[in-house]
Amino acid sequence: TMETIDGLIRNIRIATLNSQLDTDYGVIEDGCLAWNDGKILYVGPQDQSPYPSAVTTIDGDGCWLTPGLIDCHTHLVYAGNRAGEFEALRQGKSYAEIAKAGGGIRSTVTATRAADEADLFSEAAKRLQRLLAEGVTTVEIKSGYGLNRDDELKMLRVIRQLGEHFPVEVHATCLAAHAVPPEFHDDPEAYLNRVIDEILPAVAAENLATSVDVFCESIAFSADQTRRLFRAATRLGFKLKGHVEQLTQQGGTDVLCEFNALSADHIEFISEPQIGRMAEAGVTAVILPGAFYYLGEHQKPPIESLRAHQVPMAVATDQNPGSSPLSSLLTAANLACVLFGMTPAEAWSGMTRSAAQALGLGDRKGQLREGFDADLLLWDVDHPRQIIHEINRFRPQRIWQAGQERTHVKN
Ligand SMILES: O=C(O)CC[C@@H]1NC(=O)NC1=O
Ligand SMILES: [Fe+3]
Repeated sequence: TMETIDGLIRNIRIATLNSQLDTDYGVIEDGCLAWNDGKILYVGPQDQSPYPSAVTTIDGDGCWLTPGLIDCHTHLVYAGNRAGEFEALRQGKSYAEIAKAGGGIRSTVTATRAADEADLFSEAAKRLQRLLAEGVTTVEIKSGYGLNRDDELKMLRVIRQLGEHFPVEVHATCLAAHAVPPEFHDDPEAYLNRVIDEILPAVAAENLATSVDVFCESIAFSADQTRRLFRAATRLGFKLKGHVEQLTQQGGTDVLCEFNALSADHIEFISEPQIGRMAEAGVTAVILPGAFYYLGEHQKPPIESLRAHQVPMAVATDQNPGSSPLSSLLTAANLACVLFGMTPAEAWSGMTRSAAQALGLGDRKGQLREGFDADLLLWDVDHPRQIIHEINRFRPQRIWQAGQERTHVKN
C-alpha cells in the first residue's frame, strides 16, 4: 500500500504560476495538491490524483491555492528610522541632496553601528512579521548599514538568526558596497579596497551570505568599481546582483550582464540595448515601485520593453528606512500595476516565479510544481487578481512553509 503522505488539499482552484508566460496564472480548476517531506508530490486535477488521503487531508472549500510569496529585495535589518527626512523630501529636497548633507544611508549607518545584535534582531523581527502575515515564505535580506567588517558581520549574523527563529527561508546578501562610510572621506576606491580585501573574505569565511550586491549610482559606486567588486565576489563564490540605473544611467546593468548576475534591481533609467543584454544573459529584472513612489521619482522602468524582450520581472518591497519604508509586498505589487502598468498576472509572477529566479531559486521555489518546495497559501477570494487589486485588504487563510503549517503569526 502507498505509505501515508504528509498532506493533501482538495476542492481547490490552483494558481500554479508554472507557465513561463507572465500572462497567465497556470490555473487548475477542481484541483488538489499533495506533499510529503516538504516537497510537492502531485498538483493537478482532483480526479487524477494518485493520493486518496494523507495524514492531514484538507477540504479547501473552493478557495484558491498559490505558491508562497517571495520578497526578493529587502534591507529590513537596521536601527533607528528616517522619518525626519520625510518632510524634506516632500518639500522637494532630492534624495541625493539629503545624502550629501550627511543624511540618507549614513545616518542609518550611525544608528546601526551603535545597535547590538539583540536590538537589531527585535526591531527587524517586527518588520519581518508584517511580511510573514501577508504570506511571505521566502525573503532576501541585505546588509549594508555596517560598512566595516565587524558591523557588516553583525548585521549578517542577525539576518541568519531571523531565518533560524521564524518560519521563513531567509537568503542573505552582502551589500557592503552600499555607500562610502564617513571615515573614508568620500574616497570610494579606498573603501572598496577594504570591502574586497577584508569584508567579503570575512563574510565568505563565516558563510554568512550567498550573494553580493552594490549600489551603482552617482552618489555611490561606478560601473568600473562595480566590475572590480564583482571580480572579487565571483572569486569568493558569491552570486551577484545590483542596484542599477535607479536615479541615473551609470552602465551598471552592462556589468551585471557581463557577469551573468542574478538580477538587475530598480532599472528606472535602463536603456533598450541594456534590456536586450539582460535577455541574453538571463538576468532577472527586480521592479521596486516603493522607492519610485516614496522618493517621488518620475522616470518609470520600461515594463513594455522588458515584457517584449521576455525578461522575467520580479516585484519586491525594497523595504528600507530611507527610500522605500514599505512593509507590504502586496502593496508593492499593487503599485507595480498602478504606477508602472504591470498586469495583476505579471505582479503575481513577480512575487513568486520571477522572484525565485532573482534569488537563483527558480528550480525549487515560486511555482506549484512536483518536486518543488511545499510553500503554500490558501486564499478565500474569487480570483487571485483581487489580492493585487485591493490595497491592504487580503491575508491568506492558511500558510504552509516547506509543508509545515504556520499555526500563528502575530499580525
Ligand atoms: O536610503 C537608504 O537607507 C537606502 C536606499 C536604497 N539603497 C540603495 O542602494 N538604493 C536605495 O534606494
Ligand atoms: Fe534596495
